[in-house]
Amino acid sequence: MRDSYSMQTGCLKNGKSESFKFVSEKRTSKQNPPLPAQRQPSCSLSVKKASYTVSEHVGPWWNLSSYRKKWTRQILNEVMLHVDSGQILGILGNSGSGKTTLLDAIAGRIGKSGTLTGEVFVNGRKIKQDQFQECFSYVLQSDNLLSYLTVEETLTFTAQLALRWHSAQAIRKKVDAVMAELSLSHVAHSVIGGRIFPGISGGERRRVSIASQLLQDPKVILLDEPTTGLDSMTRDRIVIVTIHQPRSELFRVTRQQPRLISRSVSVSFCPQIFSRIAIMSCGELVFCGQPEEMVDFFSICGYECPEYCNPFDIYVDLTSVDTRCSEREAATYRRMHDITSAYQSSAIYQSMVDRIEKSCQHPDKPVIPFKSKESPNCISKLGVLVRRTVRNLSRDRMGVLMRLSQNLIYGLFIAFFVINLDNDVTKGAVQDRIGIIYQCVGASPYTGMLNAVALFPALRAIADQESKDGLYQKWQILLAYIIHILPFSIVSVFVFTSFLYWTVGMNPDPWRFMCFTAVIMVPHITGELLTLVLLGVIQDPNMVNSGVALLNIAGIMVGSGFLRGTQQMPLVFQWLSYLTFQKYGCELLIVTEFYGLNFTCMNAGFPEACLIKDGNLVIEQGYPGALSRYTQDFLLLYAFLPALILLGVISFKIRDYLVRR
Ligand SMILES: Nc1ncnc2c1ncn2[C@@H]1O[C@H](COP(=O)(O)OP(=O)(O)OP(=O)(O)O)[C@@H](O)[C@H]1O
Repeated sequence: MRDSYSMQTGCLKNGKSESFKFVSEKRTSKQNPPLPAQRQPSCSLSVKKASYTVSEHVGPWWNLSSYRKKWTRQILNEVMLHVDSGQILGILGNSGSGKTTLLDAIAGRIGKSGTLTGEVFVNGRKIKQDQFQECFSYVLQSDNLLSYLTVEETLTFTAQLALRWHSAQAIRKKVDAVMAELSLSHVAHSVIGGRIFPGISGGERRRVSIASQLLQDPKVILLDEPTTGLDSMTRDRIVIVTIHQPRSELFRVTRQQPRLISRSVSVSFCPQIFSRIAIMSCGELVFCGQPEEMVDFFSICGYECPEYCNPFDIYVDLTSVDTRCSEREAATYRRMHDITSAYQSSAIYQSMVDRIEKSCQHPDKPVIPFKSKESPNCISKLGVLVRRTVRNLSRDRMGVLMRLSQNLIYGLFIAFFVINLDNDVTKGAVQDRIGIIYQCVGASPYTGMLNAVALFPALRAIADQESKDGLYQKWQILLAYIIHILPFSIVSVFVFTSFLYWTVGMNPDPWRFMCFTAVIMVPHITGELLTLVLLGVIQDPNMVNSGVALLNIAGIMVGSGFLRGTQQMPLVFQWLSYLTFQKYGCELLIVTEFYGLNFTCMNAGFPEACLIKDGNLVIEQGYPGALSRYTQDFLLLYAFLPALILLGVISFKIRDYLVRR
């Protein structure tokens, strides 16, 4: 017989049971029959002396003397852990105690801003840097899911990215099974939802994130604050969970599946939910052991859990440091330190250290169990990513409408200003045409930029996570995004030029219209590609917005030749102009519109204006030699597209080093 603890629910007046008391009970063989011969756990995870420190500037950047000084902050302090498969470890602690950082350290996803020491072992074998993502599944605190996909579609696309050898039927079966396991079948055809339109509930979203990980059959799964879905974790896994709010929520889960130990209405101390509890405070592991051991340990330390209290609240509060005033801070820090010292001198700690040593020195378990590693090849993955992105966008009516119409709306503005082009030089024949070309080349990159800033960051967040899960590489989602925007960009620019070109009465040659459209296509797509390149290395979309706008302004100033003739610019700007797409775009449009155009001059009051007799003169004076460079300019203009795609790939490769989580 062995002591165990159950918690009796204390009924409040309104009939709700909200408080708990411990009842020490004898577990008899009749109440709880012995388990059949205990199976050896198939997998074990050990964390050995994990420490993480960061350096922080003492003062703000504008105070140079204090800014230069740095102090070191210990976020994790020599954390030791051991968990076997079949166990769920719940990590409790107040906000900022280091729970998420510990999960990051275990998952090998900790930021490079600090120094991490210590080792992680699976089955007694040290995990190498490139093995983390193959071994662990990590469900982050925030859910990164595509808003317009249904639950079933989300999981099916994930399964297609992860599993190659499975047929469509097998994937469907697997997705159905995972949805059933996580009680998602009833919302299979509901969309995920987002900030501006409703979808499934927050708990269901969390379960979709968990389900996406379970599709890969991980042996070790780390969950940062799951609200639901824990009870469905299967036995043969190691599950580590952080609980930020260990309040009655946790017990509600338990109450649904009570394990009655006595005849009183009781809720067991949930071994079926958490077989291990770890309590963290200020980066220290204050306690780690079985729930029953926790009660004994704190009692021995002199902290009995009062009746009708949530024990997790009590123990977390006991071990937290209260920073509201210096006296309280010193007293609570001392108490936390005393409890930690007591834990590190206890038999519970010693037995865990022994288990870590034993498993690392004599690894008796099979090799490191990796996740299902049946990834499809690069092209198939790209196909899945394109299909997923298109499916998501196709349900976003506003997104599609915005993409297709924003250029046209802009065209309406221009047409409103220049309703009818005249051939009389004194009535703006040259100036209006140059104005239209300036607007078309100068403004179309902005519409591309707006699209990328509005639509891509959500995809980028998903790529950051899924690439860490080993599903694909970040640059592949970039390519998928580019492939899926191309038809929209082509249609949108075609609609814009068809309207503008014929409404204002530009050169009525259909071949020239096609050239005009083909030229405008490049600044529009370039604006979007340039934004994507910067989004790879700059996290903040607002900064990217400003960056692209400034680059575009600089490009039009240096390259267009409209503000200052290229020949009159200093040599350095002349050279720089070759790096701008605006140079080639403007030259091409000037030739397309002005070549062979004859002007009239009805107003004799402007004799100088009447010297410009035809368009060829405009070309020769402003862009000497542009006529002979027509094909070359086209090739150079279109070369910006593959060059920017390549830059984008490089930028997203760099992102791998910048983003760790
Ligand atoms: N790279 C870093 N640089 C500076 N401080 C950091 C860094 N990473 C974590 N911290 C700090 O370490 C502490 C622990 O953070 P962590 O996110 O692990 O806490 P937590 O216990 O998960 O908190 P919560 O429950 O609020 O999510 C926090 O005070 C956080 O600001």
